[in-house]
Amino acid sequence: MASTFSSSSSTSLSPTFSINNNNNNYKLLGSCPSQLSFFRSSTNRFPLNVKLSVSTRSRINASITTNTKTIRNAAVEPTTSSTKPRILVSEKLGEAGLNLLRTFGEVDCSYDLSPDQLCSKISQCDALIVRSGTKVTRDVFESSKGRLKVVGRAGVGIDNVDLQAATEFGCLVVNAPTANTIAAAEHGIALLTSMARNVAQADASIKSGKWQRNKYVGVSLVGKTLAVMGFGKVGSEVARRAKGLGMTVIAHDPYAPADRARAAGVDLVSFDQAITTANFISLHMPLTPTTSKIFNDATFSKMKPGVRIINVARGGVIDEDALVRALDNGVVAQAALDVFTKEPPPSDSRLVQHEKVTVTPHLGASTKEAQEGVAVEIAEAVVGALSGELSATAVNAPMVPAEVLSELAPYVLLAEKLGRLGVQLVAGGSGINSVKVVYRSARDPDDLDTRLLRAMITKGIIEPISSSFVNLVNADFTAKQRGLRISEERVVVDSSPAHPIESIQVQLSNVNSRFASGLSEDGNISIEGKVKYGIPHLTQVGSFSVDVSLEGNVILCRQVDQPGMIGKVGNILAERNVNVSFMSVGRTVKRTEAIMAIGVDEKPDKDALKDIGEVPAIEEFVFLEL
Ligand SMILES: NC(=O)c1ccc[n+]([C@@H]2O[C@H](COP(=O)([O-])OP(=O)(O)OC[C@H]3O[C@@H](n4cnc5c(N)ncnc54)[C@H](O)[C@@H]3O)[C@@H](O)[C@H]2O)c1
Ligand SMILES: O=C(O)[C@H](O)COP(=O)(O)O
Repeated sequence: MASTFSSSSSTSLSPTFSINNNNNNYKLLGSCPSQLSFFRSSTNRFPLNVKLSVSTRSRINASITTNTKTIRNAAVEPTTSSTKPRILVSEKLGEAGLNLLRTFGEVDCSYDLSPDQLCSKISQCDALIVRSGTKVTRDVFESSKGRLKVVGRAGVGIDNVDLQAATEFGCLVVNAPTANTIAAAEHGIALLTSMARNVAQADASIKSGKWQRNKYVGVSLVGKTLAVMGFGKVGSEVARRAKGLGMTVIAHDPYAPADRARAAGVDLVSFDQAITTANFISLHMPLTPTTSKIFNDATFSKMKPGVRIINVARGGVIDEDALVRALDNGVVAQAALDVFTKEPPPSDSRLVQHEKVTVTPHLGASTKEAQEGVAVEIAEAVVGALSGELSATAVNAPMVPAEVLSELAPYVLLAEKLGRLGVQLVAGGSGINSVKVVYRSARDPDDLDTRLLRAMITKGIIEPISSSFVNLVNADFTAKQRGLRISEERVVVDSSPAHPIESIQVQLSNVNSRFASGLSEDGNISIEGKVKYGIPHLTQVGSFSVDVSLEGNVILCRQVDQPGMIGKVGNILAERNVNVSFMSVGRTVKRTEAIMAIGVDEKPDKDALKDIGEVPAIEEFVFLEL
């Protein structure tokens, strides 16, 4: 009997199985063995190259070459076709970055696209590179029709990219988080000092023919307290420079380590402490739902009268109308702003026109040095991602360190295969909603990053029964969306910690099985596997121990434990020219019943499967495609 699967319209996964052999559907859904290539070194017990991959529907997974520097990651299908990938650059990017992109793909620099123009171009593009001026909305991902694999943000803030939509569409988002840090910090200091000395206002005044020395008397910085709100990359650089100006620096950042601040001579304080004690407040936090309009009427009213505010982070962290009121009533003496809620701001904006306000048009990252740096940083990230490599600056996928990825490579294969096997054991009509994964390992639980494995188990379970493709970017989302809860348990075992994992067990709860022997004593479908000599093996089915390499396809039979069974099934397969790659028999009690696990290179035809089912001592059997 062969299996076909169909996806369920309910929120949980409901595989259905047909009993005929005409399962083109199943093949279409991506279980073909050619998805997997696995090369074994003759001199090494572990694989030198693992290439997991690439059906038409499921974009990558992992491609790892442990004896070279290439470490690829489970996020983006490497571009394999002879046509070069197409990269749309929608905002001005430094020449060095463009040159790097041109060596890899076809680069289309189309600036100032309207949202409609962007949506119509995007279905022709594999990657999109933006700065802060392009809104990468859900419409963009929808319009890409699955072709867009990477969005590269040439800069830090990704608030102009709909990350949720990117994740749902399995599109990796990478940014360039470091190259403009110093430029932004320098601009913050430029705004701080020029605001304190009215440089911009005095410049405008003198150019209009006036000489107003008394009007533009400033304030000194030395000895004043600066509150840095957000002690990240930019904030800490601003703090360092402000200390050099003789200021006392405090900072508020709920997530920054206190010892890092202390080492910089900065006290981390609460939000209220920061805003009530500071003479100057400099904003360096990201725009998030929590920080949106965090500076509002209520918070301005708590500030020290005469406070001065600098914002080179994001306009949206300030309620701009409230700031105008605070400037008008004198609580805020001055503001210097590089960023605005809406960019560019309306020309009649009261805030921009306010005489106590100094403004620049989002220039924080705009130095020649920063723009060249950002361009190269994002070009490298995008090219790497399009090549399927690990993304060190992935924003919507876990960053798995290269050494962890390399070590987990064979377990990644095992994880997907166990997921794929497990779901094929589920009887039609059962909704899968609860999966438990048990990792046995000699490693300390904190020393085992299983996100990649969990993603691959999810992929193995979901892909055969749905039209979704699952990768590291969208695995958790896809599981949640389908009502599939995956819990993980680590069991510390007494073996060599040199191997990250002893075994992986996948349990599917509250489902019926089409192979009763796949159920463990507690009624869950339970399968377990190990990596042996670099190759994934199935080692446990229900309560039966087996040992079959997970290459090709597998037939599982439960039969009366009596002589001649291997021969009978072997003959049926041999008559149809089906090559047996591996065979293992496991039993619980001698001469009662046993499980036979047979690895086969080819898929047996309908008649062969029927003949196996008719062998009198065979009580049940199932053919599983890997
Ligand atoms: N004007 C520009 O051209 C320009 C240039 C670079 C960066 N930026 C912006 O500056 C900001 C900081 O960039 P970065 O590179 O330092 O980022 P970062 O991630 O290194 O630092 C941000 C810090 O803010 C902290 N934070 C998060 N929520 C907070 C909260 N509620 N209160 C206080 N702190 C909070 C984080 O813990 C983190 O330490 C971002 O918004 C970025 O987009 C603007
Ligand atoms: O978040 C950033 O990196 C800065 O705001 C820079 O934005 P830009 O690339 O549009 O100058």
